[in-house]
This record gives sequence, structure tokens and C-alpha cells, in this order.
Amino acid sequence: MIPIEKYHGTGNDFFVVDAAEPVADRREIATRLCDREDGLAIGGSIGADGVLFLALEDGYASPRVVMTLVQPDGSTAPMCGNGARCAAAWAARRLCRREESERATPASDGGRRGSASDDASDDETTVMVDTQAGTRRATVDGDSVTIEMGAPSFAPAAVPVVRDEPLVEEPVEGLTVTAVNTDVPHAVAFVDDVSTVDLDAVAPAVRHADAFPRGANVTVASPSTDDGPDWSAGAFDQRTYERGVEGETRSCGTGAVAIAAVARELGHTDAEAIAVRPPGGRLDIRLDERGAVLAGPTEREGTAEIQIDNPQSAEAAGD
Ligand SMILES: N[C@H](CCC[C@H](N)C(=O)O)C(=O)O
Repeated sequence: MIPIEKYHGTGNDFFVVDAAEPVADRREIATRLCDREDGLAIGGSIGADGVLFLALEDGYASPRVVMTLVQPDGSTAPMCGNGARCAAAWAARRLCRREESERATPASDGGRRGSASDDASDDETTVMVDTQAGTRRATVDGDSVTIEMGAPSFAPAAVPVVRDEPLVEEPVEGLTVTAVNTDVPHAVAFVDDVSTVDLDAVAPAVRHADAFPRGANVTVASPSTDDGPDWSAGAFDQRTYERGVEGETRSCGTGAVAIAAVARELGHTDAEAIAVRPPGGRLDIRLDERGAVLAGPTEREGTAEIQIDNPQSAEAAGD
């Protein structure tokens, strides 16, 4: 039996599997468990937006977790803002439990490796999350996780987009988009009201447009309705259609950072602190010359165990 945990960050949900578990075919497991109709049910929902395979590495001054996100279509995403926040929350919880059990049974070497209590504050744990896009520093404070993201780039080679100049506010398959890389490619379109966009109808053509040789996540944004229709207020509503999920998700961290970066690039706001509201909650972004920082809540929803040969026979154990 393989233990599976379920986490979500503002509604972007993931199964978590310890990378040490003997899962030979990660694509097959991800495709099966994530299915929204026939997949694994934990915490009141069926399936997920991906499976995080996480390896907690010993021997570093700051705890380090190696993250691989396998998406429902079997592809691997180089980065995922919400997934990385969940990975940090998972690692902090593991470390905390490990310390509790070490306190109950003191280790003979008394070694101090990767301790969750090595941080300046007793309430916060710093976790380094290794992703295919690079190592990102996360701070876990209860259920709230803040993570340093890479610096957004509009450079055609970085997005990537097949052109010589950045793609800024140009029509692509029916949407007026700006292309940005926030560790993954996003095509961002500002519209008057995200709730009126038929995302499932318009996004697939943009996601697969020839301009994007590796595809793109498609993110639409509008001035946040809670804060009034003021473009400069630094608050935006978000909806994202994700590559790899091939559908809309309830939240997307790299997409929220992409909205902040494009809003600043287009002069919609000059705020350093930008609030983004995906359908699943609220994410806070800070953008300065060093890059972007993404903050928001996470939640551990529950656990299950699966038979590796027959994942559908899984029984939710709950917690
Ligand atoms: N949901 C993720 C993004 C995953 C990106 C992935 N869909 C891809 O680029 O293939 C996030 O919170 O940033």
C-alpha cells in the first residue's frame, strides 16, 4: 500500500506521494488518480490538478524538498506556485513530526540536520523547494506559505514564444494577450470581467497556438470587483486554463504572478503589493527588482492508501 496525502493551495489541489515510495510509473499513477470522475477521492473531492512527488533531503542547513509535479495528462511541469507552497507545507509538517518523534526517542548522534526549529522564529519554517525551474525559498507559518518565485520574463526565448520581440497585447486566437514566463509560460489577457469569459471555449486555441512552441497556460484577469473597477488599485480577479490539466483550475500561483507582472508592464498599476483573486481564494504577490514573492493559504485535506497495482481500489482513510 502506498500512502497518499491531499493538499490544496487556494483550491489548486494535489495528491502528495513521498518520492521514496516505490512508484514505477508516475505518469500512469497521476493520470489515474487525478481523473475528476473516476480518480481518487480524498477530502470531499475526486481527482486533483496533479501529483506532487516529494523527496525530503537530509543534510542541508535549511530543510530541502525536491518536487516533481506530474500533471493529469502525464506531463511534468517545471514549476507550480501553489504546488511548491503545498510542498513546503508538507515538508514542514514532516520535519515537525520527525522532531516530535526524535524528542520522544532521542537520537544517539544528537545531530542537527534540516531542523524545522533552526529558524529565527519558532513559528516559521524555511524550506528550500527544488524545482526544475530552480531552487525557491519558502516560508511556512502555520497554513500560510510564502515562496520566492523567479523573476518574470517577457523575453521571447524565455517564455518561449516564436518571435524576435516580446509579445505584448497582441491578438492570439481571439484573445489579446501578453506572453510572460513566471517559471512556466503564461498568455495573459486583461478583460473587463473574467466571469463573462467562456474560458473552456476560448483558451484551448491560445494554449496550442503556434506562437507558443511549448504551449502556454492561459490566464485572464480583470480589475477586482470587490475593490471596484479601478485598474490601478492593484487587485485583480483571475481565471486560468492550465496546460497539462487541459482545463480550468480553481487557482494558479504562477498565473497570479503573471497577472501582477503584466499589470505592471502594461501600466495598469504601479503597486508593489498586488492581490489576485482566483476562484479558490486570494493570493498576494510582491514584485520588486529582485523578483516576485507569492503568498497564500494551504490546507492538508486528508490521506488515503492505494494499492499500486489497482489505484481505484483506494479507500480514503481520512484524518
Ligand atoms: N497551477 C500551477 C501552475 C502549473 C503550470 C503547469 N500547468 C504548466 O505550465 O504545465 C501554479 O500554481 O503555478
